[in-house]
Amino acid sequence: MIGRLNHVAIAVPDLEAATATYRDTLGARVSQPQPEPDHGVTVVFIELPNTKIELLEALGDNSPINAFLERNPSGGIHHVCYEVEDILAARDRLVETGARVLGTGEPKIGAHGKPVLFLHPKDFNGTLVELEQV
Ligand SMILES: CC[C@@H](C(=O)O)C(=O)SCCNC(=O)CCNC(=O)[C@H](O)C(C)(C)COP(=O)(O)OP(=O)(O)OC[C@H]1O[C@@H](n2cnc3c(N)ncnc32)[C@H](O)[C@@H]1OP(=O)(O)O
Ligand SMILES: [Co+2]
Repeated sequence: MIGRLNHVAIAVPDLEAATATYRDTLGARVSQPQPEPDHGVTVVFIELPNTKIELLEALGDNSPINAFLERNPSGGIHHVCYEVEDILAARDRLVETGARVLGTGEPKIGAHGKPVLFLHPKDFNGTLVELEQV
């Protein structure tokens, strides 16, 4: 059901500093910061030859990454995003197995303009999973 690894997301306390580390220290190609108010984050994408890194900074008091950053003040790996061809079929199959889909259970439009869903980390070996329909 899952396809390619679309991105690995890293939550960071300071997006500008993290972007500079990837651009200047690691020599990576970085995007402009992209506010995503519907998701409570600002993102920068790091383009790698085989996948992307998504740097996440909290946007607003109710950001879903606020608690994570409180637990990990220096930042850390926050989620992995796998591509799926049919997100509703994937969701329904996962729910049948007992996996918990976060939020309303309906896909939202993600940073690439495509539908995304999140799956509870406790159901996936302690890793928050994002699905993106491609
Ligand atoms: C830009 C758009 C989009 C894209 O297109 O790429 C994005 O990526 S948006 C990214 C941000 N959005 C989200 O993360 C949405 C989904 N997340 C959530 O709904 C919540 O963050 C959460 C996963 C339900 C966690 O909520 P929180 O309040 O932080 O914690 P809980 O107390 O409910 O946590 C329970 C339990 O799970 C552990 N946990 C929490 N977050 C993670 C994580 N990222 N990775 C691994 N484990 C996580 C937490 O430690 C708790 O464990 P215990 O203490 O053992 O109970
Ligand atoms: Co993501």
